[in-house]
Amino acid sequence: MTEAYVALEGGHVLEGRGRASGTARGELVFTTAYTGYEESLTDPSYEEQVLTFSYPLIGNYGVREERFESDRVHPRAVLAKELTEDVAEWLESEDVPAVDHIDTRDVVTDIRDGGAMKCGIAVGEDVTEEDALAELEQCKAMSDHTDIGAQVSVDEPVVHGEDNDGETVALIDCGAKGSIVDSLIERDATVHVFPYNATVDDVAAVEPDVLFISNGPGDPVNFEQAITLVEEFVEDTPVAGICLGQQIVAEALGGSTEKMDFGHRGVNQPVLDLESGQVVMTTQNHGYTVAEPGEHLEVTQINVNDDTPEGIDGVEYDVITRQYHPEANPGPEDTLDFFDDVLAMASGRADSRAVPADD
Ligand SMILES: NC(=O)CC[C@H](N)C(=O)O
Repeated sequence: MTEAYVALEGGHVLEGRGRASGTARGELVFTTAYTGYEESLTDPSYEEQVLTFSYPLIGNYGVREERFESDRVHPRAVLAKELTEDVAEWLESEDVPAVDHIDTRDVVTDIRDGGAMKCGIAVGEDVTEEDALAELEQCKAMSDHTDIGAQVSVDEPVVHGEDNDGETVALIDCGAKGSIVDSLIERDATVHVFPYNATVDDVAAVEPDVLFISNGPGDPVNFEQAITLVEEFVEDTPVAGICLGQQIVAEALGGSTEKMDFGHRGVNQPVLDLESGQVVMTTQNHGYTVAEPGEHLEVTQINVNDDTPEGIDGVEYDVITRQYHPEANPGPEDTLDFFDDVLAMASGRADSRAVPADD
């Protein structure tokens, strides 16, 4: 008989139904997304986390590789109310433990009350509560994964869209979602994807029109080399960033970041553009936020629910960043024009102010 245990920080142990076996540990977070489980599970930003789906049925439209954001599943383990056979088999084949028949309402309430927390998971024929507790015991805080970039980044530079005629983008891969690269190539850009620890010389060699810092897992302060790149390039080269990228840009330019209690993860996070007064719906996955933008950056968009910075613009430099995921996989697609704005900034065709288009 397959046993399945989830040990939460503080020692409380939940029992569920084992759907994919193994042991794991990570930071327990939840997403409210009701669609896009293929995209979430392959999003490198979930590295070292255990993902709880608050939507009760996950897997009802199958598993299709064309929806994947990277070449593997990144959460260390998955919790849900009900996982379909398709998803359970996929997770088993990826060696990612999965537990369902969990009361995810309780788990989400615990995370909302206590913040993202450590957890340990044990699923298998002969596992016990103690195995889950032993995993919990070894679980590190997210900020203690100091070289997490190495787990998710390319090892060597890769070029996409080599024959395109548009702007040259240097994308620093801190755990980039594939659809960010796709969104740029579709707009005729040539994208040089660099490892998270690329040097100034590596990047300068391709003479980029824009330095673009990707999304990625963990604490932005641990991406020291990407922070250095922004500091070195910003005076002469436009800079863009998504999610972790926004946080790295803020750290580089005199701002600061902080950990949120339980973050924003879902596909219906409302964002207000302060200049136009327009609200857009966004896809999000983050647990840190920009606390202070600093004197070189200005907050241009905020989250309607909690006022946290969602869009940032350079005061004197060409900089635009987003905390949400404008590449919008799985959607909603209100924010795709961010990529047009970034490439216009890169080509000098526009000032850096990015306002969602009026419909
Ligand atoms: N999706 C991301 O880039 C996440 C950024 C960062 N790891 C956070 O949790 O806030």
